[in-house]
Amino acid sequence: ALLPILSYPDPRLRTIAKPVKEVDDEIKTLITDMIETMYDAEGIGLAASQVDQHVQLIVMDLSENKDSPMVFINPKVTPLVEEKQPYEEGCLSVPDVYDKVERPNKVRIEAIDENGQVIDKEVEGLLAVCIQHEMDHLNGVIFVDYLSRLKQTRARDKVRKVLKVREKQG
Ligand SMILES: O=C(O)C[C@@H](Cc1ccccc1)C(=O)SCC(=O)c1ccccc1
Ligand SMILES: [Zn+2]
Repeated sequence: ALLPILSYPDPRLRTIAKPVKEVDDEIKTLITDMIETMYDAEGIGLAASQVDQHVQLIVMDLSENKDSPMVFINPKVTPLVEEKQPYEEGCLSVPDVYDKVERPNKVRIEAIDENGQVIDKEVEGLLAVCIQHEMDHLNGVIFVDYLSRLKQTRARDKVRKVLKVREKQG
């Protein structure tokens, strides 16, 4: 089922996500719904916080054909390089706002997948940028927090406008 995505500056986006204790049917349904919601919203990632479910769960799909979703449960991300690189980020909770954020572009991801299998890999580039962006969501951080006050104000105004247009479209 499609899930409503919270929009900035909704305070619920600031909630700290709790670890997943058991990958039960409820979590498996949430994973399916988040993947569907991510594709519908044309994103490459989605954190459970964004659909108001405050558990440590991230889905991502960077593939061309949108047919290879990745699931990260209770993820831990460790930078592998000191140097930070700027990357143009967007966010499904801050529609139509794109801006550069500096992050390490090589990280180690430790997590479990939907089958309880251990994931432990080193990634770089957009995958590294996206997983850090999603991890921020689980910690109540939104990419606009890294931008200037002025850009944060503009982002709030932009989101308000986009939501009005969407309401009219029904
Ligand atoms: O809000 C989210 O977490 C999804 C977000 C993930 C993300 C994209 C790009 C950089 C960092 C994190 C999106 O999918 S935004 C929309 C999008 O598909 C996109 C935006 C900019 C660059 C590449 C993709
Ligand atoms: Zn986001």
